Amino acid sequence: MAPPLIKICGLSTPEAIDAAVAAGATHVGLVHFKPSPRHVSIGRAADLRERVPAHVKTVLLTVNMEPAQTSDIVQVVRPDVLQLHGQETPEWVQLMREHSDLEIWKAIGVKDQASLEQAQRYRPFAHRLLYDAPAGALPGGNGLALDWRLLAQFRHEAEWGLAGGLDAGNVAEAIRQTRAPLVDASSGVESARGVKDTDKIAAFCEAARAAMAALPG
Ligand SMILES: O=C(O)c1ccccc1N[C@@H]1O[C@H](COP(=O)(O)O)[C@@H](O)[C@H]1O
Repeated sequence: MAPPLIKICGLSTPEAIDAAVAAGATHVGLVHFKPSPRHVSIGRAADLRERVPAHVKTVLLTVNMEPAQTSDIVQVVRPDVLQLHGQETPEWVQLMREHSDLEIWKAIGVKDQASLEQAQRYRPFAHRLLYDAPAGALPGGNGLALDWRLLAQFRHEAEWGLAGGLDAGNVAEAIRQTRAPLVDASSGVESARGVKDTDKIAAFCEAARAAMAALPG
């Protein structure tokens, strides 16, 4: 079975990066979106990225950013993965794919079966579909879970991951129900909005690894 993939997102301090790396996260996420309490400037994102060891992938999250501007930021931050977390169209994702070597993830707000099916339009262009709850006050990072039963019933033909309201207390059940190959947490590993908690990060990673290891077959 493939090794479990665990992303801790919305990291904005060196201490939080170190905590995620020490806990065994495979991916760390930096949010560049001004309305977010986890927003980091381009300069700060570049500094934080420098701190990430080579065996951990850096994910840069943007929302509805123009392709040209995105390319400029990518050149400075040099992430491994670009996570598009807005209403970017399949054509937009295709453009990014054609003009960069980056791994591209498209976040999808899953409301019902139809939204899951619609999301498959991104399959030829995105390397991974990241299923999240539908947008709330922010496009993501609201600590809201989607209906996991939708993913459990779905026949996945793309690489994918599960985000939305995950924490150390519910990630095992989320993995048991959905068999998600990648789990992603932000709000659920915070002590206050935008403030990451070292113990919660460690507990989340531990619970996710144990649940993935316990999956049958
Ligand atoms: O974290 C944010 O502030 C954010 C802002 C805009 C788009 C996405 C954002 N976060 C991402 O949303 C998912 C789910 O987060 P949560 O665990 O429910 O808080 C995750 O990928 C976050 O990084």
